[in-house]
Amino acid sequence: MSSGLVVASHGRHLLVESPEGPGGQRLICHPRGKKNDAVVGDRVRWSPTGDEGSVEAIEPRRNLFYRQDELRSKSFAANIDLVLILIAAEPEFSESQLARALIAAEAAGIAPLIALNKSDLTEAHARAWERLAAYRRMGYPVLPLNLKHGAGQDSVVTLRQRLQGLATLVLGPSGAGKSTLINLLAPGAQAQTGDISSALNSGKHTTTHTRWYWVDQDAEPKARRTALIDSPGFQEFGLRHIEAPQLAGLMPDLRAHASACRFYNCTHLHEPGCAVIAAVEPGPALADGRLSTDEPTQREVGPEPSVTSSRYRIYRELHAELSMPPRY
Ligand SMILES: Nc1nc2c(ncn2[C@@H]2O[C@H](COP(=O)(O)OP(=O)(O)OP(=O)(O)O)[C@@H](O)[C@H]2O)c(=O)[nH]1
Ligand SMILES: [Zn+2]
Repeated sequence: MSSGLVVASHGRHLLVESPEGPGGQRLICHPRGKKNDAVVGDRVRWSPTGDEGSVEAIEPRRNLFYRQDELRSKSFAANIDLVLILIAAEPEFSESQLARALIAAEAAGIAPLIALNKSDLTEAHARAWERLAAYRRMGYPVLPLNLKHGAGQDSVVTLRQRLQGLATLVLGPSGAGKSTLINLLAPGAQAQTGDISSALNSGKHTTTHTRWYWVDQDAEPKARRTALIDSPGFQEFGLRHIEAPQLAGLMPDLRAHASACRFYNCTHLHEPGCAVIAAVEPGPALADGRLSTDEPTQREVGPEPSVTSSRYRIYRELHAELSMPPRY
């Protein structure tokens, strides 16, 4: 049996790359048995079956990033180091989509990085940057980016350094610059896309499946350590795999207050003595915006940042969505 890395998946077809050779050998594989649960980023063991291969086993995963809606769960990728959420000054990003992606990253235990592209659109960029203030306060890294001015642009150089040696899943709404980013950082991507499409014989579906691109395969020194994973699906980001009571723990701004609630099983929706509600700003009924707590450590580091009203609205919406019985 040989070992390999799943670099693309489409339905029951997987493209598996073996480590041999300068470009790696790529081979179509099919999962053995009914279950097709290998995803891009999986290390698998396969055996030859004629011209193709059969996946016999999946190595244990470090993590699995996925989404789940009413009907099914869909994996983005396994064994990733970083989730890069690429948004832009224009088109205006949806805070709810951003929040969902961050919650999914928290749930999977994968570090996120937010990049705000199109900094050349100065005014729109400043407005969008302001909309991200709460996310910076929560401790999420946010990087301004200008992909239009090419690989030599300072922000692109900075981003490249941040991604060095990592397998990064790139997520973003349409129009934010995902293709521009991948073509810029992974110069071989075009060619790799062609290979993948012809290998999987799904030319018309090239944009609907997840693909793994080496950033450093064609660069000097040649290596296969830094990768970008392109995956569609930012628009319909189902979080049904998360239970409603877990939700606040996956939102750092709410989490910072939740331990001070009067009831240990507080839903932060209506309870008396809820420290999350007390921290929501502004809002007439919840105006004081401060926490009364006797926790000494909290007093030493000062009050935690408040919860913006839009973050709290997103929490309520998601909580309602995750509390609904499934409608299969
Ligand atoms: N002004 C400006 N435009 C940019 C920048 N980066 C990308 N664009 C433009 O934004 C548009 C969308 O970029 P794409 O890379 O096609 O975006 P995408 O996210 O792949 O979008 P889809 O193909 O719809 O998924 C293109 O016209 C790019 O030229 C930037 O830094 N500044
Ligand atoms: Zn509460």
